[in-house]
Amino acid sequence: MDKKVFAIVNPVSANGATGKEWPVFEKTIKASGINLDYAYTEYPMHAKFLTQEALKAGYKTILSVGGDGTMNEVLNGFFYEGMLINENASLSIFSRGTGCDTIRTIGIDKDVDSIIEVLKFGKIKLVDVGIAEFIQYEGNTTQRYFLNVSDIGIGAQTTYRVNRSSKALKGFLSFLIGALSTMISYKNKDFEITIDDITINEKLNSIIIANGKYFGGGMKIAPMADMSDGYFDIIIIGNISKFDFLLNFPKIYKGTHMNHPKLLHYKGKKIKINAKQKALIEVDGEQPGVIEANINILPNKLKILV
Ligand SMILES: Nc1ncnc2c1ncn2[C@@H]1O[C@H](COP(=O)(O)OP(=O)(O)OP(=O)(O)O)[C@@H](O)[C@H]1O
Repeated sequence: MDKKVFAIVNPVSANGATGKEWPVFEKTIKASGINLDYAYTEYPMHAKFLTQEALKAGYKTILSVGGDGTMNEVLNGFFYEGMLINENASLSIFSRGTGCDTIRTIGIDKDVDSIIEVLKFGKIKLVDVGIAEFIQYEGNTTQRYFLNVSDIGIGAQTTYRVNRSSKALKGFLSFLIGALSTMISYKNKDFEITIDDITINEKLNSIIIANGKYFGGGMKIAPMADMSDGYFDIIIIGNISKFDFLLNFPKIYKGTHMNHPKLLHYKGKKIKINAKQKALIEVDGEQPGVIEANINILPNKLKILV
C-alpha cells in the first residue's frame, strides 16, 4: 500500500485519554500495513497548521485523532486563503473526544479496528462544508469552516459552559448537565434572521444550522440532515418557555421533537443572523465568538473517508 496517512493527534482530547492511548493505536495501525506518520498538537488551532503543512508536503489522507474540536481544526487546515490545498486529499476521523457528534452522522465507529478498515478499504464521499463568518472575542471578524453543526443561542451558551469545565463525565452527561444549568439563566433573544430570501424578526431561543444530524454529545437535533445534499437544515427553536423546553428536551436525544409547534424547519444555503442582545456562536462543538454571523454552504466540497 503506497498511500501515506498523516495523523494529527490531540493528546489532551477525551480528558487526556487520547495522549495515553495513542502509542498503542499507532503500533496497531502500523502493524496493519498502513504507512503512518503523525504529529501531536501542542496548543489550540495547532491542528489547522499541522494539516496545512502535511497537505503541502503531499500527504493525501489526513487522520484527525481527537474530538470534534480537533476534527474542526483539521478541516480548517484543508483550506488556505479560501481554497482547498489539495482537492484530491481526504479527511478521515478517528473520534477520540467526549462528544463524537460528527461521526454519528457519517457512520464511522470509534474503535481502532474500524479506523484501520476505513483507512484501508474506505470509500470516498463528497460532503458539504459550512463556512461561518462571526466576531471573535477579540473583536475582529473571522471565518471558520465547519462540517457538522453551527448554532446560535442556548446550544452555544451550553458549549461555552461545558468547554470551560472538565468533561470527565463524558459527552452525554457533560452536555446534559451543561444544558440544564444553562437553561436556568438563559433568556430568549430578539433575532433577525435571513435564510436565502426569507426574513424572520422574532424573539427566539436558538437557531441551529445543521450539516450533520447530532450535536451536544448525542442530541439528534436535525434528524433529516444530509451532509451531501447541498443544503443546511435550519432548525429554529422559537420563543419557548423554560418549562416547555424542559418538558420536550428528552425528545431531542431521540430526534422526535420536530412536531413541536414552536419549532420551525427550513432548508437553505445562505444565512445571516443578528440579535439585539449578545448571542454566542458554536461551530462543531467549539465556541469561538459571538454574532453577527453570515453562514454559507460549500456544496460537495470535501472528500471524507467512510
Ligand atoms: N496540546 C494542547 N494543549 C491544550 N489544548 C489543546 C492542545 N491541542 C489541542 N488543544 C485544544 O483542545 C480542545 C479540545 O479538543 P477536542 O474537542 O478535540 O477534544 P474533546 O473536547 O475531548 O472532544 P469533544 O469536542 O468531542 O467533546 C480544542 O479546543 C483544541 O484546540
